[in-house]
Amino acid sequence: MDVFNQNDLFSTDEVLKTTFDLPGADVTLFENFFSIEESNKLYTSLLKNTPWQQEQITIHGKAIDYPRLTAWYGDTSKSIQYTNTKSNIHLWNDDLLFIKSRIEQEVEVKFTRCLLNYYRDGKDSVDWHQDYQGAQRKNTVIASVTFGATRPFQLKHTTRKDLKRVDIPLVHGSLLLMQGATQDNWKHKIPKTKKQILPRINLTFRWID
Ligand SMILES: O=C(O)CCC(=O)C(=O)O
Ligand SMILES: [Fe+2]
Repeated sequence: MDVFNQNDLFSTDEVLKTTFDLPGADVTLFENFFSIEESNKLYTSLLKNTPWQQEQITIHGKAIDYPRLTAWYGDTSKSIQYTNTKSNIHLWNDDLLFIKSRIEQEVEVKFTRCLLNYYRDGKDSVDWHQDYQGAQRKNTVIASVTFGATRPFQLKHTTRKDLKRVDIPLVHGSLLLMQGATQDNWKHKIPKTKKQILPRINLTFRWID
């Protein structure tokens, strides 16, 4: 079944690489990084086979659901405290190893973890944040892969108000690489939308010791 079809007259199977000229950031987008057939297959398989978890945050003593479902994968099965909830790290499965090895042909990093986010509809989102903690933010690689609905990935500089926000539509089968000091200098988010949209899965491959 064609879950997401690019019916565009000019659609192509070629990888389209765009580098963004942002001060203090190193951001590159690869559209069609995965072919439409690969992307449809991976979307369906990840949606069905991932043990999606509802994590919570406590605000004023009240537990509140995060507006998305998540799952952690990696090369170790120890548990981590990422939010309030203790998350188990699941061991890499075949889909994730396939995606990871394709990315590792593009960028010389051996990723150790992956966070999967499942945005069920337009009400699901992730608010402004930076990835990684402390000193590690100054030089990192995040490889972000999207399957499903296109959502805008927004970036804003942490201190410079003179710089415009950037809006990058992350399409089905795309790879976004954020390297160097991007996480230190820029925040990112996926805003909510009132539009009727299909689900979206995002995978962020990370290097954590
Ligand atoms: O869904 C996305 O594109 C971004 C997810 C994200 O920023 C994160 O999980 O840290
Ligand atoms: Fe993030």
